[in-house]
Amino acid sequence: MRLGTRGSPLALAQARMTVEALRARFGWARDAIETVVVQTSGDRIQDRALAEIGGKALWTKELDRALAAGEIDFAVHSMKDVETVRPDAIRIAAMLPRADVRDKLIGTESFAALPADPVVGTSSPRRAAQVRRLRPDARIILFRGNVATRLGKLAAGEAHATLLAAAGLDRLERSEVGAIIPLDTMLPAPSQGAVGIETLSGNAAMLDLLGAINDADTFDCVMAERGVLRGLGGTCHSPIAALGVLDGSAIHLRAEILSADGQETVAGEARIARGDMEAAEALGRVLLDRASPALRALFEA
Ligand SMILES: NCc1[nH]cc(CCC(=O)O)c1CC(=O)O
Repeated sequence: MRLGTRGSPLALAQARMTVEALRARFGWARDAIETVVVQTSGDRIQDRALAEIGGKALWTKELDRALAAGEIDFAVHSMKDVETVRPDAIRIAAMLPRADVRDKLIGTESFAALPADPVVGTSSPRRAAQVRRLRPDARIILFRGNVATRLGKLAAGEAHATLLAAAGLDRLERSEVGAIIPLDTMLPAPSQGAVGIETLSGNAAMLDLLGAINDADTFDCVMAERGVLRGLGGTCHSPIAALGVLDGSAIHLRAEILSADGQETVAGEARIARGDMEAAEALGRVLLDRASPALRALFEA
């Protein structure tokens, strides 16, 4: 069997986790799964923000093509990088148990400890807006590249601070880096901390195998967060945060949208039934209804 993945250290770590989950479940030998590295446009293009050059499809389209061509049997992704609307031919078949969903602040102990007019490196519109909400004097510069590249830019003095997902640092065994930002300070990106596995919708055998390692709690919460994105208009590149957490038999879903400068935030929450995509999308629409015309316009582009 062939597993397709991007070649970044984080992607490879997530591919290894997926192989180990399948091997543990089915007792397969080490060589039962071959890892095929596929370079994506997102890996190639490093000097521009993703939103400028076509968005998250840049992380998926080459792996989608490899699936369709039969070059790989399944593909592993950070769910955060998987666009909201996927082709009908491709199915999110499983998710691994979710890791820490929070962001970390790196280079300083806290936002308050930053100097006046701090320079903060990030390529995420969400993190940029959330930083500027806390520190309106911050200047945001573009930080792209893999985790090690970004830490290198920080070490080289290009910025006072940067932000990274705790999950990525943990998977790269760099857990000592940075300080956890509490959820009340910074709500994470939809799907942050979740690894997803996709295969062709028509591949019933593969869907069965992957279903056996699916973590249903993660799957339902992440799908709810993706529902919020759909309610907000699907393919937008605007600052959006969302987090679903199990609450008894239901999901407590929180979400917010922000203006680019962080000066306007519309936040909302709902308790929804697991699998109720309609309710998740409705939360996205409620946020839009409550936004100023200027903020709403960001989502209509
Ligand atoms: N956009 C890059 C990306 N995609 C997933 C992760 C981290 C792992 C995760 O959230 O599951 C990262 C790096 C980061 O945001 O720090």
